[in-house]
Amino acid sequence: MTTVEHLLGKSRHIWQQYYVHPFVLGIQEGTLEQEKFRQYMIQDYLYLVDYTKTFAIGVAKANSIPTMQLFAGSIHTLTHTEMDIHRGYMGTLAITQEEIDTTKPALPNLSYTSYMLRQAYEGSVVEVLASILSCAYSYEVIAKTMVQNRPECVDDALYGSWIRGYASDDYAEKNQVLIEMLNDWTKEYTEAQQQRLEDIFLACSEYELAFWDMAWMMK
Ligand SMILES: Cc1ncc(CO)c(N)n1
Repeated sequence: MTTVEHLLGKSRHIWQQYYVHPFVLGIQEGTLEQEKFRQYMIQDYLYLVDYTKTFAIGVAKANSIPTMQLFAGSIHTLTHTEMDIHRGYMGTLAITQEEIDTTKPALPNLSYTSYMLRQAYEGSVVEVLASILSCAYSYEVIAKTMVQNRPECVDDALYGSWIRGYASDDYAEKNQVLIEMLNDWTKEYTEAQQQRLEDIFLACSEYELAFWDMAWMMK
């Protein structure tokens, strides 16, 4: 079993809750209140800024050029491609840069990014990958599950662009590189080292769930 298969097995009880979360189902069914999505987008934009910084610590801690390219490439994709989804919604939902700049991250958001950044600062490139993987990969699985459950969801005038972005082959390919890298780096890991990764991955998986809860509760 690979490290990532092991981590996914250990966190299955948390991930299963994503697919039936009212906010996620609201996107899938196209019934989510637009104002909730708008608030979520602003929070998620703030989230992505710190998430991107976590990759930047990966660049700083890399001990080879290919590793540096992996993290630097992710930064490029995040700021150019993934944030395009957000910039598109900023236009559609009339979110200004000023509104983003003056909005404070909600506590579950701040806690999540603070935890990731701490793992990255204190750990090695392995901890960086372990802390960003729940984020990167869960959105792929969630979006693909939406498409499986309700294929026409990709055509939704409001939520289709979000679903298509995260269910895309391009997004999946980028994730596959991260997964292979983490598996590769941890092949010889001892039980204690594996346990440490498991703690990080489970905490981030819980934080993802808390982020959906936050989005659902936001006024
Ligand atoms: C909170 C959160 N998790 C994961 C992703 C996917 O990058 C995102 N945009 N936001």
